[in-house]
Order: sequence, then C-alpha cells, then structure tokens
Amino acid sequence: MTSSAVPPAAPSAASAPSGGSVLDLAPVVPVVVLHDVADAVPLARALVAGGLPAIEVTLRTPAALASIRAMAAEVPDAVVGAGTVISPEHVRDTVDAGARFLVSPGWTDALLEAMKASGVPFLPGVSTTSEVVALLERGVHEMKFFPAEAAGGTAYLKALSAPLPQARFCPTGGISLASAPSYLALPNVGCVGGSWMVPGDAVAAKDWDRVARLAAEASALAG
Ligand SMILES: O=C(O)C(=O)C[C@H](O)[C@H](O)COP(=O)(O)O
Repeated sequence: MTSSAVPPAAPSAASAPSGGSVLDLAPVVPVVVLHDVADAVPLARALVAGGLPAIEVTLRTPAALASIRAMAAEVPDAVVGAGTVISPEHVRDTVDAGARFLVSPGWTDALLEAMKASGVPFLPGVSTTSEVVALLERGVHEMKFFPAEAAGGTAYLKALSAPLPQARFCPTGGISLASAPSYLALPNVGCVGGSWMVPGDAVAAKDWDRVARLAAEASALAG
C-alpha cells in the first residue's frame, strides 16, 4: 500500500480523525522524546487535551516502545505513531507495540519495503530533490522533509512544488510556533512536526498543564 491510508483503529483505540492520511491527521504533529514510560500516558493526554491527537514517539530512548504501547492502550483519542524508524526491525517492533503511523528521518529501499509491508501509513524522510523523485518513482507521495530548517526551509519546499506538485510533505526539524504558519501556508505541506510543545523541562517537571497549553497554541494554527 502507499502511505495515504490510515488503517482502522485497534479495538482499544478510537477511530483516526477523518482525512485518510498522516499529513491530514492534525496541522501539527508533536515529536516526543520519552525517558520514563510513566510519563507516556499523562503526556499523551495533555497533547490530546490541547488538540494534538497525532503523536510521534521517537525511538531515541529505551522507554520508547513501552511508551508507544502504553499510549496506544490507554489514550484512545490519541493516534500514536513511531518516529526515528530507521530499520525493518523498528517497523516490526513499533507496529507490534501499537504504532498507527511510522516516520523516518531518511530512507533506504529495505526500510521502505518494510514500511510498505507494515500495513500502516508512513512518512519516509527526505532532504533532497533526488530523494523526492526516487520516492515518487516507488509510488510514495507523502514524505517527511527533514531537517526542515537546515535543509532549506520554506524556500526549498516552495521551489519543489513547481516541478514536483505531486509530492506532499511534513516538514520537521527546527520549526517553532512562530515559523510553523509559513510552512502550513505552502501548497505541498500537509502538516508540520516539532518538539516545541513538549519541552524537556516540562516533561521532567511533569508539568502537563504547560504541555496542554503549548499544544493548544499549536493546534490553533489550523485556524
Ligand atoms: O527523531 C527523529 O526521527 C527525527 O527525525 C528528528 C525529529 O523529527 C526532530 O529532531 C524534531 O525536530 P525539532 O522540532 O527541531 O526538535
């Protein structure tokens, strides 16, 4: 399958928001780094309360897989996905844990094959024109643009939209509440990813109200 269809919800989870694609789940996808699985459920609840139901849990920490599992099981209004997916093993393990979408910072053919076979929608990461063309050639039209600011930002994406209008992106990397609107205004951007609404100090302090407030600011960008 391509990365365009959101699969049916697991029995314990709510239906995905309508729209049919990862890029259309929410205007902003929070990118989460969790060190303690005990934070997973309250963090997901805070993000959902703030209006950001699609959550990317990065596989950067030992707590990541258990965090995905806990969020998927206990926060039915969240659509929990996995980030930093860089191997077929990551694909298998995160889908087993309940991930309902997959995001990678870059891609290889082996990773792409595993993502395609997983049955869940996915966003392979790209940062060059040739990578975009290579993914289009492989039938993939939705991608993460990473690292967005460092790789050329809105100017780069705008330039891509003329020759390659069939490619759509979730830019991520260095994006803030202030810069997100200029990305979201581009015709080839479906959503943006970012970690600004999940500051490390807020998670460390278990300040879920602050996370919910930051999430609400971000979700209001949909306007
Ligand atoms: O971990 C991954 O899979 C990544 O590809 C990197 C993240 O998406 C960015 O690090 C988030 O960017 P910031 O909003 O600048 O923190």
